[in-house]
Amino acid sequence: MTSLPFTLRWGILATGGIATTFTKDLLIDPETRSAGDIRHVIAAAASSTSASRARDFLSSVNAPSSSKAYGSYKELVQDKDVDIVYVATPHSHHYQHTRLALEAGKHVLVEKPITVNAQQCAKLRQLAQEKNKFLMEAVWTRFFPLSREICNLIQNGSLGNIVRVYADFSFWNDVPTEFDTQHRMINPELAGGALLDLGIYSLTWVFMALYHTQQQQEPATAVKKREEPVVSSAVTKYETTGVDQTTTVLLHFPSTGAHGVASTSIQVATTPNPAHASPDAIRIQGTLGDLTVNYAPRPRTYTLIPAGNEKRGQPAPFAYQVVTKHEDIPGGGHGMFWEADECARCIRDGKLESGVCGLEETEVVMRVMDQVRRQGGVVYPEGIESLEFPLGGFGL
Ligand SMILES: NC(=O)C1=CN([C@@H]2O[C@H](COP(=O)(O)OP(=O)(O)OC[C@H]3O[C@@H](n4cnc5c(N)ncnc54)[C@H](OP(=O)(O)O)[C@@H]3O)[C@@H](O)[C@H]2O)C=CC1
Ligand SMILES: O=C1OC[C@@H](O)[C@H](O)[C@H]1O
Repeated sequence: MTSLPFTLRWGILATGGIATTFTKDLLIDPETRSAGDIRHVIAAAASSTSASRARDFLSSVNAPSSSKAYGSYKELVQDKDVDIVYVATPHSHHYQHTRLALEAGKHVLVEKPITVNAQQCAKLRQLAQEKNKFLMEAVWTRFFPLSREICNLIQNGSLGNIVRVYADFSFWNDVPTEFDTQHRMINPELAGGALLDLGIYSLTWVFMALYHTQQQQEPATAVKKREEPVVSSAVTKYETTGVDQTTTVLLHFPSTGAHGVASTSIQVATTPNPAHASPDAIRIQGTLGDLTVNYAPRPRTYTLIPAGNEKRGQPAPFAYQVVTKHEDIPGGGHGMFWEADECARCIRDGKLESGVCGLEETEVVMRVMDQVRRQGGVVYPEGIESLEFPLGGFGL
């Protein structure tokens, strides 16, 4: 007997760019990606501006007519037909809006970065536990099948010991003409800057290769804590607003000696000209070979080059062949549905955290970004760093 798919009912909090992309992905039939065990429903969307804006948003993504439109976030989180809230506001607002949803008894998927700083992340983690609700940061990259496969290759030793990882996600060439000072990318009031918006993807790759994949179990004994990196960094600020414009982070894992270099910029781009191929953005170097990945947030292709030095140990399973693998995104989607499927499965199975994107690791990444901001002197207004709740000015 086949069981019915588990249905997860979503409330979309905010109606901007990524809310649109994510909601469109939710509406793609999960069968197109062989995920027949779960189903997503758009129960409602809310705009802090007006109910008509929420209604326009729902029409623009072709949501069913049964989806409700609200003119405030408070109404959304009170809706009994909503199981999980997707928080898609600017960085500065994640703590307040996630708390709003958790306090109302909803599960939450919140856009990256989960919060402005690590102490806010820790507080949300504690609250989710207390409320017995699922909480995850929407680092969609981690759920791409290619990312899962790469983590498996690392974990099963195919690359040998990982010695070094380079990862870049840099985006824009001409900030002053593209963004006015109010834009969320460069506005300190919205916790703008390259690091929190783009650098988090570079850090994600360093973490997937050097932290997530660390052996967590001591043989036959208790769980071993994973080793946090020692962090040093260089930051160049964007003159007009004081957020970080170009940031490079060096992560050193003392027990293995492995290094990660995570870079980001809104002044130069990883792919400066789409008309010309750029080198792969990620390079994971192991004692048995190198694996490169084309693009940080949305990995589509990896290339595995076995080390040529046979003295280094047994050849990896790929038997000294260069392997290139490309995977298209099914169903005409953007690739955000895989993280949504993870939410559905975790909630169905009564899990409060994902094993792929768990809150312990999320908090360590936040601690790294805190350190980088401290080292570079990137300061945000006090209110958005605060643990106080509720605070005025967040549409609450
Ligand atoms: N995973 C990914 O690939 C991506 C993730 N993101 C993340 O998503 C989040 C939102 O980014 P994005 O959608 O590009 O941003 P937008 O500016 O396009 O949308 C943000 C939305 O938040 C709401 N909002 C509430 N308060 C404010 C405020 N004070 N200022 C501005 N907006 C406000 C608005 O919706 P309303 O008026 O309806 O309330 C607005 O439309 C960020 O955390 C970002 O890092 C962004 C792009 C890609
Ligand atoms: O998450 C993101 O990835 C893609 C970028 O375009 C966007 O600015 C960023 O928020």
